[in-house]
Amino acid sequence: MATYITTEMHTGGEPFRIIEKGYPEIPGDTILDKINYLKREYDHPRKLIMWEPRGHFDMFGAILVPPDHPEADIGVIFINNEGYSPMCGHGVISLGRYMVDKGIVKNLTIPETVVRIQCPCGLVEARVQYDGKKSGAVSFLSVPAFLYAKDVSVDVPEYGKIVVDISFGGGFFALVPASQFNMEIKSSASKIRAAVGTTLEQLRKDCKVEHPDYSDLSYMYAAIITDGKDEYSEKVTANCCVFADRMLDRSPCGSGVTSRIAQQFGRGLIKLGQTRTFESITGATFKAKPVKSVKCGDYDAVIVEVSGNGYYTGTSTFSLEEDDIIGRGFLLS
Ligand SMILES: O=C(O)[C@H]1NCC[C@@H]1O
Repeated sequence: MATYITTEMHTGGEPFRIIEKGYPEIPGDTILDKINYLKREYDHPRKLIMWEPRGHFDMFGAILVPPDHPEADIGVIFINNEGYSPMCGHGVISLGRYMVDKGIVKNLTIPETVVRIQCPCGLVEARVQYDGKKSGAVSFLSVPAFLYAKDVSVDVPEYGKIVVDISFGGGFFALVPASQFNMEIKSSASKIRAAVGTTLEQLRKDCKVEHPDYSDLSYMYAAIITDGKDEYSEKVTANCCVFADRMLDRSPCGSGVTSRIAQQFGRGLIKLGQTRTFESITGATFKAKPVKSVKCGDYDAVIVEVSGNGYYTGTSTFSLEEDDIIGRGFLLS
């Protein structure tokens, strides 16, 4: 009988299930190699842990692995309802706290402790507030993020012509104002899921994206519907991300707000050091700002600092009996 032990957290309402025990050692020299191995040979625990009856359609999780980057404290593989995510900002925010609280980071410093997390998209440095007893808010520095393509037109079944920008924030995101669908950003989750999910699926068919350094990241991961407030302002701007197989992010989406900042920076709408507040469908907020201009291949890119709060919700021990076929995992969308 397989047993999996997890710590359960959430960031802005988005679940983050950290799998501590149950996975065997995963072969592969790099995190991306390990993901390719899991996809090919060992995908069944993901369904068992993410899908019903232990999870649900929108469950999100992480497998902790030894890093191959010399500076990293931990490596992480993000898992979702259809596979493996290239980046997860909400996860890094929760995982930063977890790394401090579990004493996995040896060098605990006050008032903040640095945690280096090797994500599939690259090394991410997180800073965790820590007063000697308790961890708190977390900020992280993204991998190089860049505006990839402007004003890309796509014919979306039932919605017609939709124009998006495509931006890389750890994965490739399409960014689209809600007005393109004649919708309000405060629409119901099901309306957003349908409109943004259909757009994302069409983009995956029509639009090939290429990361300059990593072919494994060269696919459309997600789409974000926004309130269209792309120009810098101190006021809150709202967005909602749909990713993987139409999963709807409850948080403002860490890699999503990274890609929004990269879009705004690429369009000259925000300057280095200017902080914006991003709000999600649950009313949770992340802050984000562009902090440094860099290059990614030939692209003018930017490092983005994102901050937010993650919280513990519990722990779980999951098991599977040998004759339980349904218990291996199923989804109702
Ligand atoms: O915060 C993030 O970056 C993640 N949340 C779910 C989808 C993204 O991977």
